[in-house]
Amino acid sequence: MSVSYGKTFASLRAGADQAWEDYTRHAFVEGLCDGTLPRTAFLHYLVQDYVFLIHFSRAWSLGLVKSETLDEMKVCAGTVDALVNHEMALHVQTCAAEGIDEETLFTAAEEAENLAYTRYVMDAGLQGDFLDLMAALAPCVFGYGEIGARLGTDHAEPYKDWINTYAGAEYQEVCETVGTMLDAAVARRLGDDPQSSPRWAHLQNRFTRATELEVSFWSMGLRGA
Ligand SMILES: Cc1ncc(CN)c(N)n1
Repeated sequence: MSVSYGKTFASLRAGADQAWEDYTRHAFVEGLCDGTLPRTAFLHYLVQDYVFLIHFSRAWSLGLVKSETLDEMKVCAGTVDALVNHEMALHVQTCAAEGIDEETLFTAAEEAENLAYTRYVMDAGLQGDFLDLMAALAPCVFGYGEIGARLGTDHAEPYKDWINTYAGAEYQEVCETVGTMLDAAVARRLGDDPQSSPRWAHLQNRFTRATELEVSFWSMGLRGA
C-alpha cells in the first residue's frame, strides 16, 4: 500500500535522503516483518518505547501550547489521545503478557538513545515555534505509518499485533490528519513556497536529525538481543 501524508512530509522525507531509508528499512523492522527478531530485543525495545511515548505525549502537549489555530490545537490534542489511550495499550498489553507490569514500564531507566531523542524533540519545541516542534515530531508519526503501510495487515505471529497497530486504519488516520494539519501550518507561516523560506533549511535539519535518532533507537533495540 502506498501512502501520502501531505506535501510537507513528502518534501522533508526526500530531503532526509538515506537517513529515511536507514530508518524505515532498519534490520529491526525487517526482523519484525519476517518474525526473526529475537524476542529479547523486541521486549527491550518495547519497554523503552513505552517511556519514549510518555515523553512524546509531553512534546505533543507542548504543541497545544505553541498552536496558533484551534485546528492545530485539536490535532495536537487528538494525537496525545492516540498516544496515551491507544498506541500505548499495545505496549501495556504485550508487556503484561510477558509479566512486565505498567509500574515497571513507567519507571524503566531510559537508554541513552531514548533520552537523546525525546529531549531533542522537546528542546526543539521549547526553543522554537510550532513548526520547529512539528519538524522534530514528524519522523516519529509518519515513519511508523509508512512502515505499517508497507508491511500490511497480513502477518502471522509473533509480531502481528505490533504490525497491525501501525498498519491499521486508526494509526493511518492519525498520520493523514497530522499531514493535513502540517501542510496548513506551513502554508500559514511560510506561504505557498515554503522551500524558498530562509527557515526551511533549519526545519529540514530538525527533521533529518530526528530521523537519525529513530535509526539509533532501532539499533538500541537490537542491543537487547
Ligand atoms: C521510537 C518511536 N518512534 C515512533 C513511534 C510511533 N509513534 C514509536 N512508537 N516509537
